[in-house]
Amino acid sequence: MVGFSAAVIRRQQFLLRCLVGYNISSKNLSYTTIKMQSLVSGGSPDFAISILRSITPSLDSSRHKGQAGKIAVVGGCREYTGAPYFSAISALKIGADLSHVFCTKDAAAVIKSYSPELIVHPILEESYSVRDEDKKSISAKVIEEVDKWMERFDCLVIGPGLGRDPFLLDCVSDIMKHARQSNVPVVIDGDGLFLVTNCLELVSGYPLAVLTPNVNEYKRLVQKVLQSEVNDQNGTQQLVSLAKGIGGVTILRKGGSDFISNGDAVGAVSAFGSPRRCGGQGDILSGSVAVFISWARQCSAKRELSLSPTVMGCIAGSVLLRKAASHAFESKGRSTLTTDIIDYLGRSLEEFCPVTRRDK
Ligand SMILES: NC(=O)C1=CN([C@@H]2O[C@H](COP(=O)(O)OP(=O)(O)OC[C@H]3O[C@@H](n4cnc5c(N)ncnc54)[C@H](O)[C@@H]3O)[C@@H](O)[C@H]2O)[C@@H](O)CC1
Ligand SMILES: Nc1ncnc2c1ncn2[C@@H]1O[C@H](COP(=O)(O)OP(=O)(O)OP(=O)(O)O)[C@@H](O)[C@H]1O
Ligand SMILES: [Mg+2]
Repeated sequence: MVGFSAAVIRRQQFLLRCLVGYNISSKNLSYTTIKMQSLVSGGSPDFAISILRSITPSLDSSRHKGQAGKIAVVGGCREYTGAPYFSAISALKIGADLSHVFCTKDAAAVIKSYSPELIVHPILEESYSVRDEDKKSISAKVIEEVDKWMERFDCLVIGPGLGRDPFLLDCVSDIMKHARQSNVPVVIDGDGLFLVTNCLELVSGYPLAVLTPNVNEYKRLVQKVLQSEVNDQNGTQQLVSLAKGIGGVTILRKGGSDFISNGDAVGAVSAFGSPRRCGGQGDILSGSVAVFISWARQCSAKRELSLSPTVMGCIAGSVLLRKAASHAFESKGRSTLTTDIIDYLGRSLEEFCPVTRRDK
């Protein structure tokens, strides 16, 4: 690993020397910003892959179950059972040891039937199934159930297929507050972003929060936080301002290129990908980012990292999803579906980071 890190640093130093004449869009961008932007963007996937490699643990017979990551997805309701499944199963396929789903009762049996690998907790309730006088006791029970597990999780994914029921979202707000008190990282996606956009204090100033908005979710965030419209002419600087405006959370803005910023560093992952836009690819991304954040945090406990664990987790999750999507598209073309992309997560990670490597 030491050898590898040295190689990354040498490459960073080389690229920094090449910065003379580099055309950056804003004079206000910091040193870190310049460094990351030059390294991650520009079409070459090398830097993103090197980040992924630097945080992916080796498979070592001395490790016990749980050390490679315990992830929980909070999502899944009557309408949506695919999204939490995609997110949770992707976490396992990449290498997490355990993947939990906290969802509503109607969603639980369906999600369990997709996979025996997932640990599914049918604890959330929507307004239609709860009498007003029972709401207080039910929300106390929900948080009690989640709290039993909270300390064991390395990262929570909040929102895939959660729905927008007001009572359910109140309970999820409580879960987010408890996660924050316990210093557990949170990846907020889908309807979790609907909740957070209307209640920014849930994540504002929390450095372990990651938001992964798609085009609509990003638009709503920009309108709420910056009181303006999305401006793609100055997209990088607007993303930096947005992340700063929410107190330095990390934002992964999904699109043709995935742009990532924590209000300081900013970068883009534009390699690989597929022209198919079937629903569920963002869900794969949320589960992947959660795993890589937990691995990056494990690394940061042992050595200094060049970027924050949340930023590294976003870069690694993005490049892996895009690689798997490109493989799936090569194979399935127009009929590519999210499940096809999930099937390629393992092979893509193996190509970037073979299990036989002996660098740790
Ligand atoms: N199989 C499933 O269960 C899936 C469930 N999903 C869940 O569905 C819920 C809503 O997510 P959405 O992504 O639809 O929410 P959005 O707020 O992004 O989308 C709402 C509306 O905008 C449209 N839209 C989406 N992307 C667009 C784009 N690029 N340009 C223009 N219009 C666009 C959609 O068709 C929809 O009508 C979330 O909980 C999400 O996690 C999705 O993750 C997709 C898969
Ligand atoms: N126009 C595009 N070209 C290439 N890749 C894209 C494009 N748009 C999105 N992607 C890729 O697909 C991933 C998912 O982004 P997308 O915008 O589909 O999320 P989403 O709408 O939240 O998905 P979901 O259907 O799971 O909710 C992104 O991380 C990005 O890598
Ligand atoms: Mg989504």
